[in-house]
Amino acid sequence: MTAIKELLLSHIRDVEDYPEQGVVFKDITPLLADPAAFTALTDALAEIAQRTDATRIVGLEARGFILGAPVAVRAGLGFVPVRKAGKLPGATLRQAYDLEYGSAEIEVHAEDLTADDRVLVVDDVLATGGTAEAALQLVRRAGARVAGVAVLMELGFLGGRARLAPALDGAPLEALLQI
Ligand SMILES: O=P(O)(O)OC[C@H]1O[C@H](OP(=O)(O)OP(=O)(O)O)[C@H](O)[C@@H]1O
Ligand SMILES: Nc1ncnc2[nH]cnc12
Repeated sequence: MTAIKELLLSHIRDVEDYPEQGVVFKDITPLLADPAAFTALTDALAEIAQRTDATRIVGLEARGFILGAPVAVRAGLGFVPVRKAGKLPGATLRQAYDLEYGSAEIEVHAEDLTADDRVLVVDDVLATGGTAEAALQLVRRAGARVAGVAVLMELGFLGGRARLAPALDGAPLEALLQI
């Protein structure tokens, strides 16, 4: 394992049976609290944004905001928030999706993404892939192109990569850590 992967992995805490029995929650708050690890993560995700020729970073509420916003600044790109339904004041596109624990709806301001945009979706965890899939559907419904999806970690045993493949349509899914 590379030094950066070891640095990132060593700052992720496993919390068993949260938020419900049987789920091992991957807590990134120790990583966020460590400047060297958070900077290394931001740099690694910004490098993916540059390599995929992204023109915008879409961050997924809430943890995707924490990671995506500094990535956008570091890469010199605009940041677009995809929020849980009911939080954005303007005209939105809305998409329903299922989670490892529950279901939800997300929204984006329709005017924030255009046909000129190539979007990199940034989040902390790819689990079942439902959230990222819904985000890619929003990006495409807004008329923008997909540069890819970049996550800190992929929980491989939940099959998110396969679920996401049709929505990616050949665009890359980049996970810094495979769990
Ligand atoms: O691949 P999936 O099965 O869709 O799961 C991954 C999503 O779940 C978590 O977000 P959550 O909805 O728990 O929201 P939070 O960031 O507000 O904690 C995580 O941050 C991802 O967005
Ligand atoms: N096991 C998990 N840990 C952290 N975030 C998640 N989102 C979905 N599943 C998760």
